Amino acid sequence: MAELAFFSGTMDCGKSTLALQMHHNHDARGRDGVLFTRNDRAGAARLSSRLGLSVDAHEVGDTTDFWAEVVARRTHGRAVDYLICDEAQFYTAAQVDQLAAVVDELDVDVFAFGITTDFRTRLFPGSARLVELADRIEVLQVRALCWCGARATHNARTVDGVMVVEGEQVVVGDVEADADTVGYEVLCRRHHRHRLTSVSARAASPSPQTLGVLPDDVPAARA
Ligand SMILES: Nc1ncnc2c1ncn2[C@@H]1O[C@H](COP(=O)(O)OP(=O)(O)O)[C@@H](O)[C@H]1O
Ligand SMILES: Cc1cn([C@H]2C[C@H](O)[C@@H](COP(=O)(O)O)O2)c(=O)[nH]c1=O
Repeated sequence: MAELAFFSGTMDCGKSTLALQMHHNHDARGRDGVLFTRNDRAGAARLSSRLGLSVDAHEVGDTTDFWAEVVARRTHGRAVDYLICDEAQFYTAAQVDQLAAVVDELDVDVFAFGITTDFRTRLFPGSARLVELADRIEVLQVRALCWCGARATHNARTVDGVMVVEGEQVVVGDVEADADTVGYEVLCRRHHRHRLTSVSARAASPSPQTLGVLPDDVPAARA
């Protein structure tokens, strides 16, 4: 029986890498899949991983209809066994409904990958609908880490190096962006709530050498 699986987490936790690995493994066993993505950092119609692999994919737009995409391919004699759907947070709720219909009525596995919440800790529309509809939700095993060493659970946006909590929901960017542009950093919830990024934490807490204290005395991780 086909399934709708949602692999979710923060930015930079390995979702696109897993998407490419899953595609490789299914493809290697003779299954026929189609890759979709939306607003990948590498540009339109690309699915890229920070580990260096980047492949062609179909760019999802507001008018993309997943039901029609699968039916059209099958009408032309192509077997569609599974869909890889990266950056699924950017899909519309209606498109996630189409994905569920593709699973249930057309027996196609759908593997969706995306960040759950935005820089304000609010659910993206696509992720919200996936949480509502998915047969299973998987949190990736490789933990993204906050600067304090705790598991990173939230995404912070920085503008000119300063964390912001207002702005457009969608701004394509990376976790290693230049300080003078829009960038992102993954944080634990506590440090997201305190708006304490690695840069502001360093500024607030001078180095142990400066203070003449032992590393264990550094209170940054308890902030
Ligand atoms: N130079 C590197 N060496 C080893 N692993 C790396 C390197 N750069 C990135 N990674 C791994 O890649 C992960 C990010 O993968 P990616 O698929 O691009 O993430 P996501 O799609 O979730 O944003 C990082 O969490 C890290 O584990
Ligand atoms: C938190 C947040 C992120 N984005 C963008 C930034 C990136 O382009 C993608 C996430 O890609 P990744 O492969 O998971 O790193 O989403 C955004 O537009 N708005 C946000 O609030």
